[in-house]
Amino acid sequence: MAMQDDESAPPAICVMAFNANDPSGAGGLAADIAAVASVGGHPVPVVTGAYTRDSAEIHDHYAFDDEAVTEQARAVLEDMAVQAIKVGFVGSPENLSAIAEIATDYPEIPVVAYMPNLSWWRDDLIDQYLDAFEELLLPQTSVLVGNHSTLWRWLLPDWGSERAPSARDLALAAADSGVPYLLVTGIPAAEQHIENTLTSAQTVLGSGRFERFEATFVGAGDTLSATLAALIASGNDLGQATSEALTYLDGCLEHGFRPGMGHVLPDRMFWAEPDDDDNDDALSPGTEGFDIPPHDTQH
Ligand SMILES: Nc1ncnc2c1ncn2[C@@H]1O[C@H](COP(=O)(O)OP(=O)(O)OP(=O)(O)O)[C@@H](O)[C@H]1O
Ligand SMILES: Cc1ncc(CO)c(N)n1
Repeated sequence: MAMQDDESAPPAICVMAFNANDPSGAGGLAADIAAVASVGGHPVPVVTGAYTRDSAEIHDHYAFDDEAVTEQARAVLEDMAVQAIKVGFVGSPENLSAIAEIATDYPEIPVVAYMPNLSWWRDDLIDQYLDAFEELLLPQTSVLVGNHSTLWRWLLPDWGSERAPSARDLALAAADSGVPYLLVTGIPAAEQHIENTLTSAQTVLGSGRFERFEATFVGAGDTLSATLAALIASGNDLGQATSEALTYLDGCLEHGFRPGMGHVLPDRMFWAEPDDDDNDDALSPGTEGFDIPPHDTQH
């Protein structure tokens, strides 16, 4: 069905992602773009910096100037109706402040904030980043997503009890900064299972239990939080969006692949792969023998 003119083209579900570029394609903006698009959204990527990393480890990160972040985001926000914002790792307190200011100017747009494990970073930079996140961005956050032990270290550093804090204990701490909902991932469960719990400070809204795969993945958290933002943007309620996002992530991990020498990446495009059976004419006859020349061919 061709579009007759600009006006007849349908609008889109626009999801803005603030994140760093990850050149390994494991996480960062590449993950956000593929995840948002996979569930039918239009990704609106705002680059906040760049990792230097591979599929095994993060070496370093360069943050963009907050002005560059603000100007990217504001240009698009003035043009398109953005239905949800995802905030990944944005690299500096200045960038967090810029994003919090933008979120304040668009109070009707839900914000999904993701806190990755930052232990690859310098301790003083971690502390400054976490403090700014808590003070500036949490008050603007609709759902905070993070791994159980990552959120524990951040939100309940002085937890004294023998037992680990529950997802609700973490939500109680986050509620002090104005966060209404938490999605706590990677909660160790019996018999090699992993639990993910969606909760407010008052009540646990839902829990999903998944078998633990043998592999160590990278990029799961970015994939999950971007998918969640997109599913919220398309009008699902939070419980429905969470359960669909977890099912999508599980499919991505089940089809995980290892492009390098490090960890396994989620296959965010697993749903688009053809069945083995109808693969026969993937290449039309006559294309054999047309090899791409190496780039150092002498002309
Ligand atoms: N080995 C695994 N087997 C099954 N599911 C997994 C595994 N690793 C991660 N997941 C899924 O991904 C979710 C998020 O992973 P995790 O809690 O490790 O987050 P993270 O440390 O923020 O993510 P990452 O560093 O991979 O981007 C888990 O709750 C679980 O549903
Ligand atoms: C989010 C986060 N990552 C890492 C650490 C420390 O390694 C911390 N305290 N918080």
